[in-house]
Amino acid sequence: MIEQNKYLDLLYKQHGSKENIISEIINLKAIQNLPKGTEHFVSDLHGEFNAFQHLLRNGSGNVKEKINEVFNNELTHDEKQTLASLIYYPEQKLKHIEKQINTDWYRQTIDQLVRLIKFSASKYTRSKLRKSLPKRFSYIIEELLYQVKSNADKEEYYNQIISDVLTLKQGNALIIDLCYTIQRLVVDHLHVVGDIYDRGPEPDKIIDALINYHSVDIQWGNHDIIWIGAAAGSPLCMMNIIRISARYNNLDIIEDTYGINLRPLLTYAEKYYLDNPMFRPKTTPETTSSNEEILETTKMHQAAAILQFKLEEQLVSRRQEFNMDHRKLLTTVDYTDLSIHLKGKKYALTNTCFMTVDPNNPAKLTVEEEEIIERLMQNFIHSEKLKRHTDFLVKKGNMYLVYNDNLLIHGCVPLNQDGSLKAFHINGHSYKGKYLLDFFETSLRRAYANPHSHNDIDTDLLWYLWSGENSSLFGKKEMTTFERYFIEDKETHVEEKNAYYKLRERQETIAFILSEFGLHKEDSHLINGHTPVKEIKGETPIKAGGKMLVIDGGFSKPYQKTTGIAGYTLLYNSYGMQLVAHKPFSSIEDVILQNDDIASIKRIVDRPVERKYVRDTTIGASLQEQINDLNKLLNYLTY
Ligand SMILES: O=P(O)(O)OC[C@H]1O[C@](O)(COP(=O)(O)O)[C@@H](O)[C@@H]1O
Ligand SMILES: [Mn+2]
Repeated sequence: MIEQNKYLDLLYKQHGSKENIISEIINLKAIQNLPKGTEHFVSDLHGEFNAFQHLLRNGSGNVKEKINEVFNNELTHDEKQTLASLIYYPEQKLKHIEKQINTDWYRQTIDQLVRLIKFSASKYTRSKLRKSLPKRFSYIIEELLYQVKSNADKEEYYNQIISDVLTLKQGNALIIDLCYTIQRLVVDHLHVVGDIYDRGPEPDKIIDALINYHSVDIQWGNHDIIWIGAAAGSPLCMMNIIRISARYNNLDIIEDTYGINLRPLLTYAEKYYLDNPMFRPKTTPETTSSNEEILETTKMHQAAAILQFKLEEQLVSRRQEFNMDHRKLLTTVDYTDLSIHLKGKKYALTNTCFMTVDPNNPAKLTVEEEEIIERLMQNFIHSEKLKRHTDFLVKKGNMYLVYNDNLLIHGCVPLNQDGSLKAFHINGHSYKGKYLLDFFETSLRRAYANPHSHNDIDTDLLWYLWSGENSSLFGKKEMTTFERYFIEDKETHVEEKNAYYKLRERQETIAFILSEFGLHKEDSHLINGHTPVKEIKGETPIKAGGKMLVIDGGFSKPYQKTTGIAGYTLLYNSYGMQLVAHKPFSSIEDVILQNDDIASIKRIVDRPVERKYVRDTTIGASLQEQINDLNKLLNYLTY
């Protein structure tokens, strides 16, 4: 009772008077009755910043939709398209049309943008809208927003405001702010369902954009984990990201973006390795380099791969509970004829680069290698920018999220063939389902808080999350990196998926998993990223009668050949869910010059019988708690 009173006293102090409490209750209740805000789901961005920033700007087609609704028959298709590209890239578009614009254009465009803001903001309270407005013109924009056209005096007053803005040569600045306000209003909250990092060239810019985004959460992907792992002091996670960055010709991210000196690794690699076709980096027109640089990367790629394999053997040996002895492939190699026995079959090894491997003790690092790893590790831990980015990932991220009756997980919930939850036995405990994911998350947070400890169980589990059989992020039996480099026979490259991936087609499996996470409602969904949906082969992202949605359509350019599209995103507004399939993004220039957009195709996932309001959402539940507390406070003050 005393505790309770203390809390109410504090709450009273916060509000200051009975009148304030009453008006706060009224305000919160009003918010509860607004339509639910629009959620935007994206996943598997894989460093493709350009395509991603375009989606943020066009709200996965939502800006266009608002334009169509407001200017239905009033504007032609081309005019709508031009207005859309102005909203997406206002600075560049204004520059492009500089010579064609005059006072009338400014008046008309400002009017159109204000109408769009009004329309897009109809779901928000005035106070929320005010907070969304850019500082420099907030007063002017508010005046424009609340104008009443019928009132002649007022109309003159507003015309005067616009005239003043134009006389002061602030037309462009105002238009730019109005455009960003529209971008900001069409999406209320963003979910990133994992894999921001690896393969593509600019993951750091994606993180910076997310840091500046108004409302976002992240569900970690397996690729994000190895970056978090590197910052958390795992040499093995670090070697994996160096190897993958070399493989995709992106070592610049490590060196230039994060300021980590790779010179010692290069000097070492130059000493032992030659050209090797299997280790030449994959290049795209954007990531191509000189022949000399390609050769350097090829050598570092081999060095990183071999160091990774050695470190893996050491980890697997010290973590018997991971049950991964079969992954000690350097030890399995027959060095007399360069072959390997796997699953009862003998395979010849090609493109090998075992120069620093001692056949009698293959996992042993040379003194030189130990020094290099130690130096690199210190550089990773002390990269200020990397820490800023991984801090953000750890702060905003989780293993999974339950939000507005949906469950968001990057990879899977490991299952047995019969559909039951697959258990991971460790430290005398057995974890499965929700508890397994909670266990992984707790351990990740502990490892991240202790970057100077390099081979404790929490740090080793970070690598397990990347490639362990029971990892909810990996979702496969084993990662066949070694086989893909050194064995030609493709049957050894197959990475068998967890039973989850077949079973998730079935409605009862999804209902079972949702209930494991406390979701029992009719309109709950499970949302995954991680596995590219191969539209080309007729695969569909909507499964289990619409309960299961897979939104990895492959933003990753190197994967677009296999998917046939450039990614899915999901929109969830008060009227239901829509899945959006995107075509590849060409360039910002094309949007500005030709008003070209990522053409997208929308599919309705479902439409609930009743429109959803804030009171039906996760935020609504916490607002209700606040209302209840304030009501308690009123009672307490009265008696
Ligand atoms: O072809 P790459 O880029 O070397 O990567 C292949 C590896 O990436 C993985 O698919 C994991 O990455 P994703 O999460 O993007 O699928 C592994 O299963 C596989 O071994
Ligand atoms: Mn993934």
